[in-house]
Amino acid sequence: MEPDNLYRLLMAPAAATPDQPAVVQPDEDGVLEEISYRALDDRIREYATVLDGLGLDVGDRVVVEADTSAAAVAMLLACAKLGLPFVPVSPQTPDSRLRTILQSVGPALHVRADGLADRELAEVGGRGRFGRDGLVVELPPVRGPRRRRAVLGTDTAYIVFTSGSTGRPKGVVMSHRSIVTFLRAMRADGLAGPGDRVASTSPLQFDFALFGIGVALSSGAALVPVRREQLDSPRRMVAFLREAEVTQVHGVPSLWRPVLRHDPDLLSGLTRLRSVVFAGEEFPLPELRRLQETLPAARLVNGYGATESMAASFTDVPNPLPAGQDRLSIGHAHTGAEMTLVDQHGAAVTEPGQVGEIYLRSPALFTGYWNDPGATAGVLVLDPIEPRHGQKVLRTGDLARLGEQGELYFIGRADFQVQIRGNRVELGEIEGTLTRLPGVTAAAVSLVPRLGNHVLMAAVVLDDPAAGLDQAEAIAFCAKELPAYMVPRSVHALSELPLTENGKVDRAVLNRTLAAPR
Ligand SMILES: Nc1ncnc2c1ncn2[C@@H]1O[C@H](COS(=O)(=O)NC(=O)C[C@H](N)c2ccccc2)[C@@H](O)[C@H]1O
Repeated sequence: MEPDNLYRLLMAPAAATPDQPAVVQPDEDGVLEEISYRALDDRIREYATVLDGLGLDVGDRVVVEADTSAAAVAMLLACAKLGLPFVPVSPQTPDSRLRTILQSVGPALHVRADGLADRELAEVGGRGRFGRDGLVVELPPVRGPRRRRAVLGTDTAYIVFTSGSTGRPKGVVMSHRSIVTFLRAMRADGLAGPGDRVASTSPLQFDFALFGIGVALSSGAALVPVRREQLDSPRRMVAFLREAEVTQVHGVPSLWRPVLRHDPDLLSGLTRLRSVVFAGEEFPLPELRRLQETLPAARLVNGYGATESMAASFTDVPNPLPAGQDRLSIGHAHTGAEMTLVDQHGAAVTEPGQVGEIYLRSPALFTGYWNDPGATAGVLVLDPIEPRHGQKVLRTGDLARLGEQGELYFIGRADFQVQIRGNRVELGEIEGTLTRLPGVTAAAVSLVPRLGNHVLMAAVVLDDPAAGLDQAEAIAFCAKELPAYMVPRSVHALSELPLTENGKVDRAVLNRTLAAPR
């Protein structure tokens, strides 16, 4: 019985169905090509041979700078095959952040996909480029002693850096055993299967992209990487998804905003689209309803979870979404894991309607934060309900409400809980109210420092930008729906919400935008 290894799991279909497409992507002339499992495995072995010749040791890191593509997937899996943890970063990563990651993780090698513009970086370790014609090592890594030969299931498969709410990037260390266990659970839950064509739209340094690669290839499906430039025009995005005959699309909620606002009817052309998996933050309900209306036959799946366990639950959105429902269920944990709610006294929440912090028990948890045992201790904790076993569980920092059947309803980040005049305020609840205002398609609320105090300020995105927003009416609407201390001081219409590189609402930029004198 061979140890768990991400390469072996994802290339298993190469033995069974070698001629099936593993990756579908445009070639140099923009013509869609299908790279078979066999061809992908050949590419992996070709890269692995070059890597193996460098005398690296199990556990030596390789920073892989690329967008998702067949070559990038081959590079990640070549590293996995040799027990070299890959650190995926996207080409859009600013030099300063890449420098921080390089200094923190001290890679033996930094490889970049062919065609990327040069960067002004003082090199840390070796350097190389990879693409269709192989892996070229431009600067060999310094050879260290090879102390370990076996690649074990507990060894690190990858390290993903998340900005984290504190801003300092933390490296989430994921072992082969954890990611393989997680992907086997996805296969058991039937998220994708052979014949599926899974479109992945997130940048490679966001584990949502690794999720798409893992789910597609471990299921014998085809991965369809969607490049950024295809995403900013609704027409181009839909045309690409249609031409590639995509059956499942993975993306953050903001992926759908442009096409839902400007050209929703285009979506009816996606006749092969069977499912949409969204993750990363709450999907504003007016937009989710419109997505449901335009894709009536598609299964919409709410993927919830953190990089520290890759994900925790996948819950079908009820179709149609009941009119009165104002929070989305994040259901129950995926096969083999369990989410429990714990109140501030450390006791289990068992009463439906009560709120607690989500703790995740799972065999697929991360090993810890790279070189940061302190931060790790705050998140991988003894099970508060029964600490005597010594089992570590993931303290998610997310609050949820318990439903009648034990399903959970996401409320928000515990650190997004703000205290206003002694009252606990859920920014998400105010956002949910604002999205119920006719004409509003999305909303984000910030607590902005103002003259030595803090005031609630809101930004909304309108269905029709030309319609303009009646601020007094918006505030009056909130005053009708919310307790006084939760009513925003001001509501501003923005043409769009500022987004992070991973496509989530960028709260830091939003704060600055709202705090700027009008
Ligand atoms: N469906 C949600 N509703 C509402 N808040 C959410 C949701 N999914 C995350 N989040 C939030 O985002 C946090 C995790 O952020 S993260 O570490 O960058 N990871 C992700 O966003 C994606 C996650 N690793 C993933 C990857 C692949 C499939 C599913 C989920 C969670 O703790 C939640 O606060």
